[in-house]
Amino acid sequence: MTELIVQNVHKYLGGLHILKGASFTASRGSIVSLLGASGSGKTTLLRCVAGLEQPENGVIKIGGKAVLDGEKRMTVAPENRNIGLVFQSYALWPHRTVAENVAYGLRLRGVNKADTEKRVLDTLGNIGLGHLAERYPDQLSGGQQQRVAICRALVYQPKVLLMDEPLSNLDAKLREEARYWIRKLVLDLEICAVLVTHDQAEALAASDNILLLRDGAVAQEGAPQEIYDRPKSFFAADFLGANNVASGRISRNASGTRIQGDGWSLDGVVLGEGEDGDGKAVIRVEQVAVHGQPGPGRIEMRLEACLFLGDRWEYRLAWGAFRAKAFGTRPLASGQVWAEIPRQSVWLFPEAA
Ligand SMILES: Nc1ncnc2c1ncn2[C@@H]1O[C@H](COP(=O)(O)OP(=O)(O)OP(=O)(O)O)[C@@H](O)[C@H]1O
Repeated sequence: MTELIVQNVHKYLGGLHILKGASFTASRGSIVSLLGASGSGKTTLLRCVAGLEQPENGVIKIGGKAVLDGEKRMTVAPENRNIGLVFQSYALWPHRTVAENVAYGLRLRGVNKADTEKRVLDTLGNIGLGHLAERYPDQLSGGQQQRVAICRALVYQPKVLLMDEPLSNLDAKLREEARYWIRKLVLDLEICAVLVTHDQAEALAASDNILLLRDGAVAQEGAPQEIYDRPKSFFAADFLGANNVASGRISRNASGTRIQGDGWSLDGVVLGEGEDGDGKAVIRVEQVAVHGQPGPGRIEMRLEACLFLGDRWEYRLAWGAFRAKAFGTRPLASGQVWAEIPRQSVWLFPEAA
């Protein structure tokens, strides 16, 4: 069931057109990530959904009810939108216990003591924090504090949980764990969540749908695998994944399409729009396989360096002016090697005419 509908939202700030017609929907039991570089408008879009910013244009509906209608100049206050908000800074009250922190908003809303206690304990239990209810924030780890912040948002039983970079204060290991449990929580509780992140790994791992924002507009929307495997533009291809990017001349003939640079050429598939001529190739690093011997479809390249990354080796390859990275499981001596780069993995983007 669709809980959140955002249609054609425009927002101006300081005289600048910050959001340029953003639209998306989110269903119960799913996570939508707003992904993009710094300044792309992720937080502004989330704040518009929360009611903390008033868009000049657009429609936002939560649980089937309009909370914003730009044309009718209708807007519903944040506290009446049925949302839970989690910010990057957990903003816990230091002198209140975990239970008191979670209960605070319910008290403000006049929920009686018995109901508050039950809801707080249920929510803490759901999130695995029941045993920490009487602790103070400074007696908790960063990961636990972040869970309390999420608990505080969930205690209102919101239809939509809005999270702005909720994992960015955690170290890398905790972040990976948090991605997993936030996803599990949203699925278990069957709520709808919107996650702002600039971290592509987080968006790919945690979400059902990704909205890739660029300069206040949606560059591409889709399931993580779809957006990763079938980018529609050079921007989307380059933003996600670890990539080899090369500039050259794209030409089409009867047998297919090819990109050519100084001393190198590769067959590929055109994903972008435009004419033959100057363009770019994007090749995901994991699509390049390096061998010690020649073979069908292999290209002779020069291995310039081999770096140990712990769980794998990184090879630095050269072919004329073409430079590429590849990964492998063993060290290789510098010199002649043979690379396999499947044609369907060489994505070609002609420069827009
Ligand atoms: N109050 C404001 N007045 C003017 N411009 C603003 C205001 N708030 C944000 N902006 C601008 O709007 C653009 C989008 O900001 P926003 O915070 O939504 O981006 P973001 O994608 O969330 O970035 P980050 O990842 O750095 O938080 C930026 O260029 C920012 O400078």
